[in-house]
Amino acid sequence: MTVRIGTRASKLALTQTQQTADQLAAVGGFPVELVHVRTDGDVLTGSLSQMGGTGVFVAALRDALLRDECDVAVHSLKDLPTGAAVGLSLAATPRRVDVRDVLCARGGLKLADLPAGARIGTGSPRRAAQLRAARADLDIVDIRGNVDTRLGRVPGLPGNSTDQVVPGKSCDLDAVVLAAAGLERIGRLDVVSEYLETDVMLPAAGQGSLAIECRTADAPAKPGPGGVLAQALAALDDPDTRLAVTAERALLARLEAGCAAPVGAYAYRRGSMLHLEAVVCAVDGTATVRDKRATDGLTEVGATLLGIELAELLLAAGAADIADLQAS
Ligand SMILES: NCc1[nH]cc(CCC(=O)O)c1CC(=O)O
Repeated sequence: MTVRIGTRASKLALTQTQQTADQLAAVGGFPVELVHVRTDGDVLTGSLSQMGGTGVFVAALRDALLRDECDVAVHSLKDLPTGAAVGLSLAATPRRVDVRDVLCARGGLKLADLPAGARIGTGSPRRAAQLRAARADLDIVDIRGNVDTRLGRVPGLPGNSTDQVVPGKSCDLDAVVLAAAGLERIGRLDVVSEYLETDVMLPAAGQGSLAIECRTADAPAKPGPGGVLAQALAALDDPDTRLAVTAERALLARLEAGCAAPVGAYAYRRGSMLHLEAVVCAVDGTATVRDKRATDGLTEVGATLLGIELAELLLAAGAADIADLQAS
């Protein structure tokens, strides 16, 4: 049996899928092959909201699973909608990598060193809001495109030819903000000028982790060994990562937050406690509701309850009044 692993064609998707395929083959002892799946998000160039949100990246891979064109799909967990997918299971959340966002600025500048009015590119309302809250004078420019396209707009980054900012030209930004995880996976951490700590910039729920999905029939069964694929998937799962992302996603679901809602969330286990921090911001950066909670219930139910509890605290503090949570 050859296990077919569906992937998008972007460099990030190919890299993370190939790494996962290698790990599955190593632990499972079966051959694997990559199956290329085109998604609307790769084909169209309009704004993500016009296409129905980042869920478009996920939907085509899920269709391919359900149509039996592949057996396993690897997603960036932060792109996965919180609603359940009928017939599919979240089979594994491998150990999470760096959750932080990073600044990639010309001349190695840090956030505090950027000149007044500096042009910072991001397509994420969450990043825009937290940048404005930290530095009200910045000019936040809405951008999209793959990681290389974004990096290409900042002059003087390693790999870019010019070192001047020229508005209206392709090198028109002082900096972009990206996830450390994506840069780490494609081997481009050389462009980072500053790691933004979570007290300044809370990441998106699920940032830095992968979601490995399969048809429910192939998923690791709760008791019992399951088939060879199920066993290999179970071996790739990291329980602490699963707890953390369960809490983060329960918070999002309770907020009924769309994928473009300005919400940051980060959970992590320390000893016997699971901690969760979250923020909801007005996109203009003028108002922020932020809080944290912890639980000693280190189970999926405990993590879910933690997410719900913190979401309700944020709502009681006015989260729905300062931000359009349904933005998708
Ligand atoms: N929004 C697109 C996206 N989806 C996943 C990652 C990589 C980071 C991750 O896996 O969490 C990125 C790029 C980015 O946000 O910089």
